[in-house]
Amino acid sequence: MSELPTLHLSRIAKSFGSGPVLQDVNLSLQSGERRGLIGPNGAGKTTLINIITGGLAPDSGDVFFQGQRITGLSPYRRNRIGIGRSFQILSLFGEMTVRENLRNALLRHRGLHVLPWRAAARLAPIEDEVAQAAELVGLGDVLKARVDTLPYGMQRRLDIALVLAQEPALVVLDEPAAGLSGAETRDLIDLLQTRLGDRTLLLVEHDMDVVYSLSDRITVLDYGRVLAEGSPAEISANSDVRRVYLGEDAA
Ligand SMILES: Nc1ncnc2c1ncn2[C@@H]1O[C@H](COP(=O)(O)OP(=O)(O)OP(=O)(O)O)[C@@H](O)[C@H]1O
Repeated sequence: MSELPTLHLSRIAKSFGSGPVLQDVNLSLQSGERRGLIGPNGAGKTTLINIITGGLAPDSGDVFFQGQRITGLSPYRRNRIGIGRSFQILSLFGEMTVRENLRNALLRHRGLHVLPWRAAARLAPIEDEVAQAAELVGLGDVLKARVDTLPYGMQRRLDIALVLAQEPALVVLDEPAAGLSGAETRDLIDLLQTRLGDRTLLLVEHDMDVVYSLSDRITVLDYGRVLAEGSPAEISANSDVRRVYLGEDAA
């Protein structure tokens, strides 16, 4: 493990017109750590990951990645330095094939998408990488399939392949199990357990099986503040968490 945290958030605050959404949020992820981020609807989870990945600026506080202050960097720059993100809503090109989606992501990652005629000369090595990236998530047999003809679970796996193809040090996943069946969710857990390697993970997810299966530690947000942080066992035994997150009955 490197000494510097992969991700460090210092005193993040954010308000919208409706009032404060995040207040004094501190968070540190060590290299290789897999962290679950949970909390009730509206707790501020998506806002926080938008601040981490650069889609939103905090009102105050700072974001550090591998020791570098990145608070003002664009989402594109953050992606280039090693922060990969999937979205709640899939951001795939449905009318394109699996191969085209992967090729496009790899070319974009290398900054080649703006000059396709030059990129074309470099396609041969990219094709091998496209095939490997598809194999990695079990989509090697459907490279030629149009994405919108595939079952949703496969589309989700492709979405994760696009993130992994960018070789990020930090993977941020926003509700990757949303909309998946039970079997697809188990496949997703297997996929992430085997394919994340030593990458650092920040996982926002409502499905607690997914959170408990994948997280070394869990942070609980409530009304924009960190309510608790600990191992899965500590979090499931924490009475405050059970009260606010799982409902009064659970406590
Ligand atoms: N662009 C925005 N403008 C105004 N209010 C917003 C905006 N984005 C989020 N909010 C509000 O901020 C609060 C936190 O939203 P956020 O989406 O971060 O919560 P969440 O924990 O991710 O919720 P969920 O689990 O439902 O996805 C909510 O009350 C939401 O309505």
